[in-house]
Amino acid sequence: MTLLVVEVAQIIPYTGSNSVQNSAKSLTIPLTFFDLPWLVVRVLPPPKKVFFYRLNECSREHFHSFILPKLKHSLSLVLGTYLPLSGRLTWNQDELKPNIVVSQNDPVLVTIAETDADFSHLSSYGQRQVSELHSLTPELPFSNDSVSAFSLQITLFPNQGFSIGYTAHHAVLDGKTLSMFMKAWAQLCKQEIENRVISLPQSLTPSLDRSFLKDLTKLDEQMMEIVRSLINDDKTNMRNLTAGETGDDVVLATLVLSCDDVERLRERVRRSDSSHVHLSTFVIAYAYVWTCLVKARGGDEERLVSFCFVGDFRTRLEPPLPATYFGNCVFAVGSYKRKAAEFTGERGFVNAVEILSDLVKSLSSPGMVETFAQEFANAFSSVGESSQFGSVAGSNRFGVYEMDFGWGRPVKVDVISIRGEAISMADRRDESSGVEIGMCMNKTEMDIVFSVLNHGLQN
Ligand SMILES: CC(C)(COP(=O)(O)OP(=O)(O)OC[C@H]1O[C@@H](n2cnc3c(N)ncnc32)[C@H](O)[C@@H]1OP(=O)(O)O)[C@@H](O)C(=O)NCCC(=O)NCCSC(=O)CC(=O)O
Repeated sequence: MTLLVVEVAQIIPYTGSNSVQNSAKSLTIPLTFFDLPWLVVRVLPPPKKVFFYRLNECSREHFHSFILPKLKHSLSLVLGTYLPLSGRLTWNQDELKPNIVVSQNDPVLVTIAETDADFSHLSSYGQRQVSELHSLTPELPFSNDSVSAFSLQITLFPNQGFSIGYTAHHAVLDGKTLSMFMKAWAQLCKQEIENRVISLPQSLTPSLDRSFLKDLTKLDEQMMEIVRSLINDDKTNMRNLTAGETGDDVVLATLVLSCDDVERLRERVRRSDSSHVHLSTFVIAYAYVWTCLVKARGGDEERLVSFCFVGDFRTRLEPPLPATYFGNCVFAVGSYKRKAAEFTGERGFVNAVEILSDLVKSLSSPGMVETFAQEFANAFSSVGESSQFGSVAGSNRFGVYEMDFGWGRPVKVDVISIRGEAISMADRRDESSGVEIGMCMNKTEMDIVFSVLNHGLQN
């Protein structure tokens, strides 16, 4: 596969006449205790996602004269309401924690590229070289004391389609805000193409007001102390680090669990002695994949394994935050340092369902927020001691296949910043239930994992 960078465009947010952007002052947004854990990019790499749009008639001429200008113009408009995306995560020497700083006319960098790669192959569900997928996303520009919040890459596959890839700094925003942003951009672009009035609904207009989030117990300070120890007090560690090694043998593949698959797995739990369990698609799917990942690794049954996921707290806080709150409002809960044997035996899947069910329920318990610093420290201290560490990026509720810029819905969406037991989840493209699960590992491991996954579904 060859990839030619045609241009690196600087897209400046369009802010009209009444914005802080037009004053000489810059906009400074402090990070909250929800944002701070994501500064540890060594363990929590920046999210990278690729959206594939098929357009068989997409000539080079049409792409550059029509599609690209529409994408750029609507991007400038939408960035006007999502201003922090054009800013930089900045950590001044004399400050306890970094801020997001948006200066006047700060741009988002958009790499425009062209590739001769096979669109159908790269946008498929089968095994694809992750290094090829990575070439469809940009890096985050960084300096010693700051890193860009967000960057984009739009890649033309002549006469096949195009892809939109993003890289975001997770300390700036979570998956919910990223999904809202992509939906908002797509909506504005589609309105423009269809010559409709350009406006965003309330549900896609972010709330930048952080005064809703009260730090009642000095969580900021506690979190920062842990972060500092994890990054060895080196501020340059918050900048982008390219995600792990992406050698030619590392592949990404997508498992699809249909509504029927999920229902059959759910039935297995109902037939067990388990009661009062939270049998959502998320719990069933994660429990199933997790047990297969542990079985596929084999080895010593006494070895320690850990798994976690993040919950969205916008509706779980008291009082709740606006659903459109911009930033991070997610926190990870998990079950750490358990024996592999708990997940490999006859009851392994039901055990995993029970653990995940309890964890989901715990997210709504009063006083949960006060445990954050301790939970965060526990999770990180378990990483080194666990032979496998599961986590989930994305969600089966983000609606990633709704993002139609005016040329149809994406044919495929992949999270590519995952590796090993860090999997991704997305809703299905053509079914209202079920789930797509992304996995990335070396080919030999992937073959074994898929054979365990498929075998388990047939029983
Ligand atoms: C903790 C959770 C994962 C648990 O999910 P669950 O699905 O088990 O639980 P839940 O209470 O939300 O939903 C349970 C049931 O409620 C109903 N339900 C809930 N939400 C719904 C919705 N929006 N539409 C339709 N139905 C819905 C369904 O029937 C569902 O069951 P059923 O499913 O069977 O129909 C989730 O609540 C949550 O907080 N998700 C957010 C995760 C997140 O933000 N991830 C991104 C991290 S950032 C990141 O990773 C970066 C990136 O993305 O790029």
